[in-house]
Amino acid sequence: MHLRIALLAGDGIGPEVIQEAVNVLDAVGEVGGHTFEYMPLLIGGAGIDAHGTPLPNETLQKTLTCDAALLGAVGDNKFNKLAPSERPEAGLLKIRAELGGFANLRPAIAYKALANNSPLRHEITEGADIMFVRELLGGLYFGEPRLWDKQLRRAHNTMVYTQDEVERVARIAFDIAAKRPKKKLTSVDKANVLECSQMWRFVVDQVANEYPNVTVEHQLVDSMAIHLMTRPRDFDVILTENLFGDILSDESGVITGSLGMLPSATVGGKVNLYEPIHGSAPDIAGQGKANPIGTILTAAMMLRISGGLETEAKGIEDAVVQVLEAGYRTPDILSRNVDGQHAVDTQLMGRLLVDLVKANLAASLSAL
Ligand SMILES: NC(=O)c1ccc[n+]([C@@H]2O[C@H](COP(=O)([O-])OP(=O)(O)OC[C@H]3O[C@@H](n4cnc5c(N)ncnc54)[C@H](O)[C@@H]3O)[C@@H](O)[C@H]2O)c1
Ligand SMILES: CC(C)[C@H](C(=O)O)[C@@H](O)C(=O)O
Ligand SMILES: [Mg+2]
Repeated sequence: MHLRIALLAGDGIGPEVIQEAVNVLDAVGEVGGHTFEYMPLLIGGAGIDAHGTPLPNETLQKTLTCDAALLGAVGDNKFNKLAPSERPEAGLLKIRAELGGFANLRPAIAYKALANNSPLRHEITEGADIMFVRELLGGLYFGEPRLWDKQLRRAHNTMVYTQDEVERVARIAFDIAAKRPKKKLTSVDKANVLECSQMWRFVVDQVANEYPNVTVEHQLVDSMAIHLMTRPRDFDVILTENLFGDILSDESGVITGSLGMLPSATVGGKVNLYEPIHGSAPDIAGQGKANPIGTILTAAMMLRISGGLETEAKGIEDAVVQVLEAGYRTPDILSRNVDGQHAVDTQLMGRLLVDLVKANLAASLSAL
């Protein structure tokens, strides 16, 4: 297998975690006989610094020629005074829109080895395994008009969805739910207040008729925020509009033990976009403290979805379980007063995973 990958490292911890994912991919290539061709491209603050724009044209054009895009993170406090349309984050929103992927898949798994890291009790999180399907190209993020009218001392953002936009993402969520053991879909909205949400619920119910084996429930987003923390094991696939999914998926970092553990894949467009869900973490950038696991699990999703490399993806996911069970911890997942833990930095976590991935793949290849 040969994959051409646009490498959008971005800002802050982005380059640090992307490097570790590349090292893991190279290990997969070496053992499995695959070639991964990387195209490093500027985005976010790095794009503004070099070319005055968060999405340089070259980045977009070259990414469109690739089989997949792997992104670290964008965002830099030094641009905080800029308007949203000029900030590093605008580059990410623009590339998402141009690549066209509308379904952002965000799995959140409670790893047994991290049970002590979650502020939630073990019996609450044990076995939690959720797949968020977040609509990524609609809602408040892209609706017009959007402006801050300083003279009128008024600002607008607009939540807009078409029925087709809801239907296509709902169908992806139902397809995923139909293949999972629990076969349950929870659709999240604010139908008690918003027309967009009333329509969302109506469309989800229509699509549900095509999936009689999937159990469907609707939850309002405000109470969903607490259900997620008090009974995460009751959920399977969670379907949300853009902003609700942004917020609830970060909240699920409490279930997994850290935001740094969470991967994502965006599908349905011209080129799939793979990115951990966390940001550029300016508070820890450049200090070797970033947890690269979310990005490494993101690379696994890329191998599975864009490369069809299931064994290789599983080899990476197993390696993550093994490294955690052996007690290795970046600072975000290090528990105080727990025996058998070894503090590691970003690079050492990456190297440990490279070795485990190589061993896992060699074993699965020799078993064939
Ligand atoms: N996909 C993206 O590029 C993306 C996503 C979210 C936020 N952002 C941007 O990132 C910047 C910072 O935003 P924020 O602070 O709200 O969110 P953040 O996700 O960057 O950080 C939140 C907290 O989680 C920690 N954290 C995040 N990722 C981690 C990792 N891999 N390992 C260890 N700890 C980690 C950070 O240190 C911080 O304390 C902003 O400019 C924001 O717009 C970008
Ligand atoms: C940086 C920002 C545009 C982005 C989003 O809100 O989608 C981020 O928070 C995410 O979760 O990927
Ligand atoms: Mg977010």
